[in-house]
Amino acid sequence: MHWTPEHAQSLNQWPEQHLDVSSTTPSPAHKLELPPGGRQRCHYAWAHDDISALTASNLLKRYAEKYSGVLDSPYERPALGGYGDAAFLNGAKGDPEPWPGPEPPYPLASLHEGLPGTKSGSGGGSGGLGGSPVLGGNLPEPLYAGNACGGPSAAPEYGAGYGGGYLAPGYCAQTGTALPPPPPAALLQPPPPPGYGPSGPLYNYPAGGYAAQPGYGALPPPPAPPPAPYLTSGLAAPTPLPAPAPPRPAPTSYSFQAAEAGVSLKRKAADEGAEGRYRKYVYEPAKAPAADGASYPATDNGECRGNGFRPKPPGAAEEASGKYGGGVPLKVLGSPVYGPQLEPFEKFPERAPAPAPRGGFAVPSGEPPKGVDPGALELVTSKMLDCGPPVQWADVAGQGALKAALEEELVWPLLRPPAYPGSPRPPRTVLLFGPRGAGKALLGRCLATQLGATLLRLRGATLAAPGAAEGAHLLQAAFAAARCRPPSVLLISELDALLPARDDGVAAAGALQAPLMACLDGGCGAGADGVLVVGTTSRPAALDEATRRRFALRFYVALPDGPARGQILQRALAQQGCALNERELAALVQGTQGFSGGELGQLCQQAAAGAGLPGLQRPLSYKDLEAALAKVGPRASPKDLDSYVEWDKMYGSGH
Ligand SMILES: Nc1ncnc2c1ncn2[C@@H]1O[C@H](COP(=O)(O)OP(=O)(O)OP(=O)(O)O)[C@@H](O)[C@H]1O
Ligand SMILES: [Mg+2]
Repeated sequence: MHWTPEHAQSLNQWPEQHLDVSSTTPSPAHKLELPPGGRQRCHYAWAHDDISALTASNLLKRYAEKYSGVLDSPYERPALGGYGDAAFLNGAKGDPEPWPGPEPPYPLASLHEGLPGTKSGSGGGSGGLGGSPVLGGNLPEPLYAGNACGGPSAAPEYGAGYGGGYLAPGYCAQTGTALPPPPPAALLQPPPPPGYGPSGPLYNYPAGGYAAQPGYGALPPPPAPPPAPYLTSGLAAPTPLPAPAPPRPAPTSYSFQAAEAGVSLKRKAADEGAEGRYRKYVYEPAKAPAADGASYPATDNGECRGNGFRPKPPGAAEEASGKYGGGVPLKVLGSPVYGPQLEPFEKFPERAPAPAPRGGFAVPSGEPPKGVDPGALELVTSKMLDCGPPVQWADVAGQGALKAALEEELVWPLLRPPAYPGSPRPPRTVLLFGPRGAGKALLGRCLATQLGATLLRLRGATLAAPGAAEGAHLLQAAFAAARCRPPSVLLISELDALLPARDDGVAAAGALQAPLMACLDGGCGAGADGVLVVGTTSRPAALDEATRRRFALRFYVALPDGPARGQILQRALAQQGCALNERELAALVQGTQGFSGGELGQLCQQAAAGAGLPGLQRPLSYKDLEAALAKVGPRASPKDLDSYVEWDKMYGSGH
């Protein structure tokens, strides 16, 4: 605000022309000027008949301050209504809302009534109560003590921004005595923190400056101004601005900044992947033996799923091959956000505290579940427990949108406790459908990894093979075993094999549908907390409505696209010691359109077999793969693919 004596002059005259400030009686002109109902509409305190000189002077100060700001403003002048006129209302300081009714909510009692020492020339004016930097000491007439203790308080009228910030709320003006001088500036401001001098620069830098921080290079000098051909010869080219000051070095005490910079760099790198919106699911190239459940190394000494990889040892570096794929290990970056404290496995409430003994389920009660055949339970425990290596999101090539949908709609809700009692339960059943070898089981295993869950794998055909009664026992035992070891994922492949509607001539195992329904309905695992049932099928049309409805989520697992095929091929070929050049790989990707992930694996195996591997002391070549292409082809026809898309449109959850 820029105050000039001219402003003071004009503003000092203004109220006298419109309001008799020295009198408690409004001038007739003032009364006449007010339109009928104007008081009610405006509700200004100064429109009241009884107005004290103090109030008038305070109003003068306030208006002077406000309107001087308006006058001085270089910007477009706002409407006066936009200012906080409510601050002038009687007892309604700072209320930005207009009064709701025609009458003010507080009676407009005369300020004189509560002022025992009115007009006593106390001098309690601007310096003490108002402290206006604008008018302090400039008022021509003596100021009155605006507020006596106990009277109708006018003190609230003084906003903190009105220079009274240092006054205690209970401050009373001392009548008849000069107000104490304002406190020293040191009291008005909190003491500066150690190391920050009051008049020094904002930050204390060491005299010698900081050593160069890695990653904080000096900005390049600004480019020279372009030649100014548009200027006439008489005009001088504009003077270039001075070079910006060199960037401040990061204070060493904020050491996490470097880590955060690293994280953001890493995130950026991940975001620059090729998977569009879901770029964080970058495919991780080969890091482990074949991820197929059937080809787990027999010498896998790791703990079983749900035990081995859930509790990461403290201090262990985060896997660089996590779902964000590759990059610097998170532990190295020291990111507080992605630290191990956010390990999702800790959030699963149903998790048993003690790890299960390897190779078997730990039944919390120490007893086998009632009503379950102990033999079947033993069989399930020994045969169906999957102890393969964990599968991260990055291990699944492509399928970015599907992976994101699974994570958002399944993994996160399961890992997070319900927000409030009675909130809807997260889904406990999911159906993955799509062509054979598209990666449905792989995704099921990945879900188990993400949930830190024990994985039980059942095959519909295996369940149905020994007969209905035996199959029902196995099914119930599998659900019971899953319940006993929460969190657990029950992966039932070839779900359609359990259902009666078979159109391929195979004898229907319809008798297993009823036990399956019972288990899915909650009598077994689906209703129990800590159990997720993942059903997969390549024949979704075989599912009747009752079965379909029991899967809360239904996702289409499509064939891998070109980039995903390239990744799967590279990974599979790397395991065979084969490295194609870029052109050969592109040609192979082109030639394998319509192949599923499983078929791509078969192609590589066929190439190796055709070349006489293993035993042959040469790596696989492109020619071997070309030869294998003549023998291995895609199984899913375009018609099949169309039917998946149609079924997905009708019954799928979409992603
Ligand atoms: N997107 C993928 N990324 C990496 N590997 C894949 C992918 N899709 C399939 N595979 C590989 O293909 C093989 C078959 O996958 P999977 O068993 O998951 O297919 P499926 O859809 O369950 O087939 P089925 O319908 O016959 O049960 C596995 O070795 C798997 O690792
Ligand atoms: Mg499968």
